[in-house]
Amino acid sequence: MPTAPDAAPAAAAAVEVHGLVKRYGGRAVVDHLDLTARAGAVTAVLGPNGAGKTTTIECCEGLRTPDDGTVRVLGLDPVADARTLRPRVGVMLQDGGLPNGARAGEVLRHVAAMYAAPRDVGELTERLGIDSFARTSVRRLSGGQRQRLALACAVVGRGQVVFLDEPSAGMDPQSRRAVWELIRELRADGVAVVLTTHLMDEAADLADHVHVVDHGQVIAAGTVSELLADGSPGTTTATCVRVEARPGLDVARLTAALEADTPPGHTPPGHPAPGHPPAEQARTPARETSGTPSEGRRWTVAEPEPGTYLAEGPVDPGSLATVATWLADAGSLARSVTTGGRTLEDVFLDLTGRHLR
Ligand SMILES: Nc1ncnc2c1ncn2[C@@H]1O[C@H](COP(=O)(O)OP(=O)(O)OP(=O)(O)O)[C@@H](O)[C@H]1O
Repeated sequence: MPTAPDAAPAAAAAVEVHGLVKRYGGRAVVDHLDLTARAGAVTAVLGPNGAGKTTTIECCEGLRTPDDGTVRVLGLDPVADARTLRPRVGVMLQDGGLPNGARAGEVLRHVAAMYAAPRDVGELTERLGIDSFARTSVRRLSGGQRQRLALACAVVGRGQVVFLDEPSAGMDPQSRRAVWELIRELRADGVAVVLTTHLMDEAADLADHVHVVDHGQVIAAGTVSELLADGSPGTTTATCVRVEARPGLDVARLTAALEADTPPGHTPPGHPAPGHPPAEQARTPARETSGTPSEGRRWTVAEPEPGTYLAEGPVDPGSLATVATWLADAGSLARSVTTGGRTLEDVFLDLTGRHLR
């Protein structure tokens, strides 16, 4: 994508939100929220339903007026400078916002015609598979087809900033891959991509920077590897054993067995030393565990959901044998026992809780 002469430099903040407040009926659904998104990066905004993600994004898009705080997109005010920003910003709304009566192909060509130097519509329709339904009216499109069309409309104008509200929601795996490829390409072209998603694997794969929002506030922010606590991107060191088995097994007993089998001072490479959890891990709210590193223990074991057990500690082959013995003693045949690091979903659930909203 050609870079416009007035494009933001690669490291500049393309979107800056400070102290954003948005109230409905006296209730602050966005409550002093700060967010930054840079050019040439994918910024993911994660959060439970109703956390305030869409409201925040829509304030950045100039569709809602903040009650307090400042929002700047490419240094401009999205409401006061809406006309200047329109050709420089791409928007994919959560509900599509497409005209129902028009055919898909016509909608995309119409949107493309509003920009000075649009992308090649033919190339875009082919890569997002829009060809096959280009003559279908928007009202007859499936959910995933509508999403693909909305995404095409958001990127066709070569905006310097692109806001994508749940871009791959309802898409089949093939479409999702195509969307991810397109988003990576936008980043490589220097676009600031801001997206919301409920798909943790999507965020983990795509995002350079993540903001976790809850109750209208950012409760954690950082790169994915920072949020994953071990702070070392690409590490292959296992720090967690995950077991799927019968609910209600004795986690205290497993903790004791793992502690007994782990020699004092045993710290596999890449794993935090006992009593010294990484900074991000220290920030994570306490979970229901049977031991914490601060008590001098090396293992924390929890059953965060019935039948799912997470044992975090210095995993080695002996730890797996201990877990297998624990299961055998309980007479439980596990559906799965896996090792690895914590996932972004683990971190998200730790931060936002496991109850429904
Ligand atoms: N126009 C409105 N009038 C009143 N309340 C609103 C309005 N728009 C949003 N809200 C409320 O604001 C809160 C935040 O909504 P928002 O759509 O920003 O959440 P979200 O994080 O995007 O959720 P989801 O993941 O479900 O899309 C919700 O409680 C919602 O009901």
